[in-house]
Amino acid sequence: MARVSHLRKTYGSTVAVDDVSLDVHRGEILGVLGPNGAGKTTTVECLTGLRQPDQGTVRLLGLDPARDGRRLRPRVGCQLQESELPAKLRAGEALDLYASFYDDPADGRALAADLGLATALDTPYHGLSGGQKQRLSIALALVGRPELAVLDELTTGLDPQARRDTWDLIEGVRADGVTIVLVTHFMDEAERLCDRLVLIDRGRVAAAGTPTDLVAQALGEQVLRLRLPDPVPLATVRAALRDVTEVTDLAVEGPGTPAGPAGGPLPDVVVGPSDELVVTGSRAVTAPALLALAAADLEPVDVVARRGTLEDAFVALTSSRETEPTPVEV
Ligand SMILES: Nc1ncnc2c1ncn2[C@@H]1O[C@H](COP(=O)(O)OP(=O)(O)OP(=O)(O)O)[C@@H](O)[C@H]1O
Repeated sequence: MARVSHLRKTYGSTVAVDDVSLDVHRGEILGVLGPNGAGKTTTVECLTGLRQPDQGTVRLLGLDPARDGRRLRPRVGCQLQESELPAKLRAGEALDLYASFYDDPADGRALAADLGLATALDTPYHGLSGGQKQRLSIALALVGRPELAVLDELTTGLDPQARRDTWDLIEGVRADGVTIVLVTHFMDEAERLCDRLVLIDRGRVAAAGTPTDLVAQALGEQVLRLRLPDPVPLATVRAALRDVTEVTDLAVEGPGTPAGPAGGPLPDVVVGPSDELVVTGSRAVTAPALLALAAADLEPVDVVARRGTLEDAFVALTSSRETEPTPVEV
């Protein structure tokens, strides 16, 4: 549906986008994530032809958005940050106006109702709340039945119920075959809606993949915490787990037992029922570790397996990195 290749865009001395390449596949919801100022909005503005790249190429539905804007306009819907409408234009009038630009528009009133805007249709733009303006901008992006919709900060400023309603609407739109590029700061939104994610950091693609892939790339480990109901020498636990190749570390945390040094030999202690065993390993560690313990007649209780969240991955992949990110082709 769209391809951005080695996009670069500067504003004076500010490098907004350094080197971004990404593909948008037909029918998917592609999430674009990244810290403030990472270059997300500039990337989607170049994608939709609102800005001209300094370098790189952009193809959208097989066309060049910088040159073929007129042909693309009926096929692409945009909800961009900080779009404004004339103050006196009523919400319903705006929807009718936008619908009139298209040959086969969606039912604007139904769209407004789905977005909880039915009672605001007679309200002039300046009288709409921030959340209503936001919902109107989503409706305007979708009223032309676009093949591809670019939604920048879809649910920023919406209350929790309105966010959920908007997510339902977007899932319905996707089910109708619309491809969506979604810029978002919300990890729950990205996990709920997006098939794939592109993480942009300092103008470059830092990582890409499904939400699960991104978590695995950033935090390739799982931590399993458990207790044993009866006192057992730690050596017995270690022997039980010795052949589980997925286990990378074993530690014990408890009131009377010091935690072992990561990766180093642990003191030979007895693990009591109030101690917690912390088994670290690859993402597939849980089942083999529990099976190995059971085979050694160790039946753990209070088992908690935790994988990292998308938010953990976001932080790991963006905020604390010292070196330049390596560009990733998507
Ligand atoms: N019109 C502009 N003029 C000058 N600098 C700009 C302009 N638009 C963006 N920038 C700068 O370019 C960089 C990238 O901005 P951009 O809005 O693309 O990032 P973003 O990832 O969308 O950020 P946010 O999450 O905060 O919306 C930032 O340093 C920003 O200050």
